[in-house]
Amino acid sequence: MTAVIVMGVSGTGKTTIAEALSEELDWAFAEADEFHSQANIAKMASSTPLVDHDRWPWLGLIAAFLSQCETDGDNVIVTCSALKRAYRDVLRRSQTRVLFVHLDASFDVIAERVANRKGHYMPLKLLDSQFEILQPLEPDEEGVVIDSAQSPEEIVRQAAAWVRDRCQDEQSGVG
Ligand SMILES: Nc1ncnc2c1ncn2[C@@H]1O[C@H](COP(=O)(O)OP(=O)(O)O)[C@@H](O)[C@H]1O
Ligand SMILES: O=C(O)[C@H](O)[C@@H](O)[C@H](O)[C@H](O)COP(=O)(O)O
Repeated sequence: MTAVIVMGVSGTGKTTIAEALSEELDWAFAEADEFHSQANIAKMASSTPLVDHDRWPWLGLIAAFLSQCETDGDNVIVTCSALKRAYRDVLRRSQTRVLFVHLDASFDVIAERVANRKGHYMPLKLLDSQFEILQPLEPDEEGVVIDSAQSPEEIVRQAAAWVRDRCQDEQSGVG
């Protein structure tokens, strides 16, 4: 089975794209935000960035969820900021194959989205810290970077084509 983590800073479009991608591929869908403790959510809502020790238990829960998907025989699309290499390493320790789709755009594009987004706990003030700690995918990480300033339809098209390609590689033993 395969898990696709749709990653990137807050407001880059993870939820929007992951939901559409799960429909396009007919894969299960999950939001990593739902694995955050109340304490983490309260911290972010009060404009304090999370630090590593806030994130390790959260990432551990997501990795356990990914392993459960493998056991259940489910392919899954998961939204998760996964901002640092070490965070992605935790997710890769799960029992399933983990691919990353990084939705990337400039600070200005994303700030406008966050400012206009209604009913979400994540404040615009935290966007600086999200960009500061973001570590792009490294060459040995199985992932793709997609320009998230494009339309959702185009992003989903590119992401679905990439995922299908990777899954085909695996089936034919090439990947
Ligand atoms: N490709 C896009 N083009 C324009 N607006 C977008 C795009 N993707 C998402 N949005 C909008 O930007 C805001 C943040 O998107 P969201 O999916 O919640 O991001 P994230 O899950 O990464 O925080 C939402 O209001 C959403 O409707
Ligand atoms: O690691 C973190 O600091 C958080 O996970 C953060 O990156 C995440 O983005 C928020 O939970 C907001 O949720 P949205 O990404 O949906 O805005």
